[in-house]
Amino acid sequence: MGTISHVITLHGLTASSTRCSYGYSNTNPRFKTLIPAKVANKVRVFAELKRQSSTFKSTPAIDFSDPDWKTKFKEDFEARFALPHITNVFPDAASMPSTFCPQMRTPRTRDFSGNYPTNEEWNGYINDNDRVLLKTIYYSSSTSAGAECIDPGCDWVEQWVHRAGPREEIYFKPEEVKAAIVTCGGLCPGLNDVIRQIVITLEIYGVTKIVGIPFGYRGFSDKELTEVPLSRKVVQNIHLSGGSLLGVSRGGPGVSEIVDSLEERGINMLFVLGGNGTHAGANAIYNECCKRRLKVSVIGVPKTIDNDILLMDKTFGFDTAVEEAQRAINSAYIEAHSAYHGIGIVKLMGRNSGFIAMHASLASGQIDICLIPEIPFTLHGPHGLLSHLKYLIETKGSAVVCVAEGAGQNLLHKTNATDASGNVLFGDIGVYTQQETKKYFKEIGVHADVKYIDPTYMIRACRANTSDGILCTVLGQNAVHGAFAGYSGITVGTCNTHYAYFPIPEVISQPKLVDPNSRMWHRCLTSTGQPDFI
Ligand SMILES: Nc1ncnc2c1ncn2[C@@H]1O[C@H](COP(=O)(O)OP(=O)(O)OP(=O)(O)O)[C@@H](O)[C@H]1O
Ligand SMILES: O=P(O)(O)OC[C@H]1O[C@](O)(CO)[C@@H](O)[C@@H]1O
Ligand SMILES: [Mg+2]
Repeated sequence: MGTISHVITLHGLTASSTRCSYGYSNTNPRFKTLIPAKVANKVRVFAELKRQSSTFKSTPAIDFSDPDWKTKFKEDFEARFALPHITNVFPDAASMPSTFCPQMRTPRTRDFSGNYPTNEEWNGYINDNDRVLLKTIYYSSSTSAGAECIDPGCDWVEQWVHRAGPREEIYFKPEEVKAAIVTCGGLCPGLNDVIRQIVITLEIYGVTKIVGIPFGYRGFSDKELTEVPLSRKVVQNIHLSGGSLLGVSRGGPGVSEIVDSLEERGINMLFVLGGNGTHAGANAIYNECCKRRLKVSVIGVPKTIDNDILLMDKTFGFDTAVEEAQRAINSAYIEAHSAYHGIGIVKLMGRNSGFIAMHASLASGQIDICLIPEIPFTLHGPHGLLSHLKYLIETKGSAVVCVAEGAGQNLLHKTNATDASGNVLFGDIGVYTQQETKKYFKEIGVHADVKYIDPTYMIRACRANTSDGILCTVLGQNAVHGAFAGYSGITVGTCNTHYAYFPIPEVISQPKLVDPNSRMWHRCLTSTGQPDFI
């Protein structure tokens, strides 16, 4: 028995330590880490999930024997997180004083001659050199909970990202802007709030040509679908209902066709609301615009109730989803507790990441078993889920299970079917768990009353709650500020409660996953009291 020596994290992959009987984590052969066998298995699965989902190049190996490794790491980081700007393609692009004035509610006219503060005083703008610290904890040891160490000694290495917000100089004349908004992927609470805020902020800059592209990227190619003119008047109350004013879709035209359409329509600002697929598309659109030397700003706003976008505190819609899930969990709890030997099963969203299931379980305090994609489990056998359910029925008289849609996919028949965007279609783990539970209790001759609730689309289609409403407002505003500042191929998110811009590839290189060794997952386990089902 001993304690753990090293934790290696590159791009957030963490293997941390506990005491027990040890196995080896092989996530990084250079730093073999002693960790308990069960945990090692989870870490391996976690690492494999990350590896499989990685579509972009990760940081090259660091030579820690080089005395300058830290400087090199910082330089590499700075280069990776540098924001693409239209002056990269158009070095002579001229800037002008912003028409957005942080002290006024209307566009500042070019001949503004009031008592506007000078640069030396407060002026409410964000300086291009302002930064937000990406990692805020100083870990004194790699054995600290959640330690995200770059080197074996767990040295402090600052990692700064760019602060979002209005710049004093802008690169587009508002009267020459035609802005378009498109919402892609699945629905998510808050889409209308973001659309609304983008439109309002564009108008405050003085933009009059604003359109919505209907039904996601498909709206660029489908001749039956026409642009939706947008104005403050049109969007004033759209946040009061869920869904997207513009509609959403999966699949659709290729990048070249989308950029052809941008050219034909004269669009030079494109706001893209969607998840990792949509952002991959946005990045491809940005690259194609660079290739064709089009002065177009492409700005993403991450939309995913799954909360699976890297580097951000959370994405809009997530809070609402967790809150809305409480109603389903509470119903399952009431049903289970009111029935003789009642078992309630609730399936929540989460294709790759179990954040909704974990947070909803924690928040409710009513869940006995939480199953997420990141943690493998077995149904049958002495350590399986079913035998624990039997134990719960015998000891508590009832049980409630919360299962994320992507959990336990290894237990289901694979079809290789995909949706229109190429996402693998999952088997229904909720229905499977329900069926297996019924079968099991029948086989062992114990009465069980199993109730299954799938609130997926009820959760996704609802209106954003208050905290998401505020988040959407700030994200929408910052998206517009980023476009006027001349950035392109970027997205906006919260980082340690501050708002930041990120180059798109950095946030979609892989889905953000629940770390099986995190304090949060451990909190969830202490709340449910569930054992490891392996
Ligand atoms: N790698 C890619 N390159 C270009 N376009 C893509 C890529 N992946 C997906 N897209 C396009 O992005 C759009 C949305 O993708 P997808 O259906 O995967 O949803 P998403 O943005 O990931 O959101 P959700 O979180 O709801 O799944 C689709 O129109 C799809 O064609
Ligand atoms: O049924 P649809 O619209 O394809 O969307 C389902 C997917 O959307 C998500 O909620 C992400 O938006 C996933 O968790 C889920 O797999
Ligand atoms: Mg996706």
